[in-house]
Amino acid sequence: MMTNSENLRDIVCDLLLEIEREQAPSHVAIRRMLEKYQYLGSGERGFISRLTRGTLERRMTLDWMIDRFSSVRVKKMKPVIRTILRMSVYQIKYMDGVPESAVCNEAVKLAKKRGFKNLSGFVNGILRNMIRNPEKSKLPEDNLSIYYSQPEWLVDYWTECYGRENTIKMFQWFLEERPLTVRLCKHRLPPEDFIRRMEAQGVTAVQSTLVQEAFSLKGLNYLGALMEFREGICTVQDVSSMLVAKAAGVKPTDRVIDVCAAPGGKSIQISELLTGGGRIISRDLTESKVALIEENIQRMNADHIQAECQDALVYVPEDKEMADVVIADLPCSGLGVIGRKADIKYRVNREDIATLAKLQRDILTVVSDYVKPGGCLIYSTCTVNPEENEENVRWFQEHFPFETESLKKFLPEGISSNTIDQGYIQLMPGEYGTDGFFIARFRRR
Ligand SMILES: C[S@@+](CC[C@H](N)C(=O)[O-])C[C@H]1O[C@@H](n2cnc3c(N)ncnc32)[C@H](O)[C@@H]1O
Repeated sequence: MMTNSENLRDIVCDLLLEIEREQAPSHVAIRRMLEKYQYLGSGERGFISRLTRGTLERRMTLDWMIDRFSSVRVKKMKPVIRTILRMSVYQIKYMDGVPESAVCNEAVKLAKKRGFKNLSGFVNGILRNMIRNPEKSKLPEDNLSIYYSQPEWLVDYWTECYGRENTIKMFQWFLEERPLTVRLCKHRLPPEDFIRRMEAQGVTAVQSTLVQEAFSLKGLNYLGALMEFREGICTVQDVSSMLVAKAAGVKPTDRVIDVCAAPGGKSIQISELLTGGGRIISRDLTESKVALIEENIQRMNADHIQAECQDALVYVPEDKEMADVVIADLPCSGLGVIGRKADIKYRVNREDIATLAKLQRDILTVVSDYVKPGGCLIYSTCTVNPEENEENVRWFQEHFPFETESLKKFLPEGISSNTIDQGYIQLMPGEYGTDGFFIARFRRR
């Protein structure tokens, strides 16, 4: 059985290399790995997950520290060596209870095991030097990119859009540890019973003050081990994402089309409201994405919903003015969820924002015609920037027969913003303890 600390670091090293090669998004790679090592104890799985996420999240900061002690720049190092260094520095600087000398020894062993015996002294030298001279790796507080491990373009862009103080708040929130949020299907289990059942499994379920069916789960080891998850009594969903269904205000008889639906979180939430003969069609671009929606429909035992493969850029003439509600939760730069998906900050760049804003406009142009006169369109993204959000709202109103409609009566009372009456809201990451998110509601004239 693979349980000693050396092997745990081996697993983390593989995971980080896989993520760096962009073979899988970090959250998917970590989940797959944790599923594979289900037999490990919760402490060991926690170590793998924390070390992988942490190293990825702080990569820019870690690289800056390593560069302070290395004759070879991190970028020029062999991927295995820089991965070993990054994860070791993370343990030294950010993890309590891991003795520094043990970290060095394990790093040296790992380098040798991976065929780099000749570089094990190099690894050892950097780490031991860093331990001996902590002052030299003290972070420059005025450099937000290094201090918060965020790309320079994002520091500049957000500072320009939202000011330095708000930018710092968002970066701080991204680095905070936070519990998983789930949505409870209230018709399957009352909240009190859910809380009790979680307690019996050593998990504390804390109900959200904004959305009744949202709970954060503290002390959860492995989601797949929860019968309530496997049987679809609850599902992973952030509170911000649950607000889309609220903003849509669907009626039990509505016909709804969700044009970018995978893996189906918002669609399934809406399907639970369609109890009077309404239906929702949930679409996505590829068969594999549609399979994800179907998997969730099955797990959640959802009714009144049908998954379909359909490119949202291609007009479906039969759907012309057929829908009471169209949900356009569109592909976006994802800057609001960097706290949960750290690889976004390494993948997305400033130029992508304009490309994505254009893609969103192109999709809105096609799908807005599915809304019947008097019906409504919800446009949402999990990002934080005016180009993909507010500017697209303005553009859409100018070019299509739609008007924004106040979100006041749809959103929870606890949420306030001076744009709610104008029909849209930008949730800043952490502002309500949620991801960063954007929602706009339009009514077709
Ligand atoms: C923000 S995610 C949707 C999340 C989903 N609404 C939920 O709540 O689970 C955006 C989705 O758009 C899909 N997508 C991207 N381009 C598309 C296109 N041209 N047509 C349809 N779907 C597309 C992606 O595959 C991705 O699943």
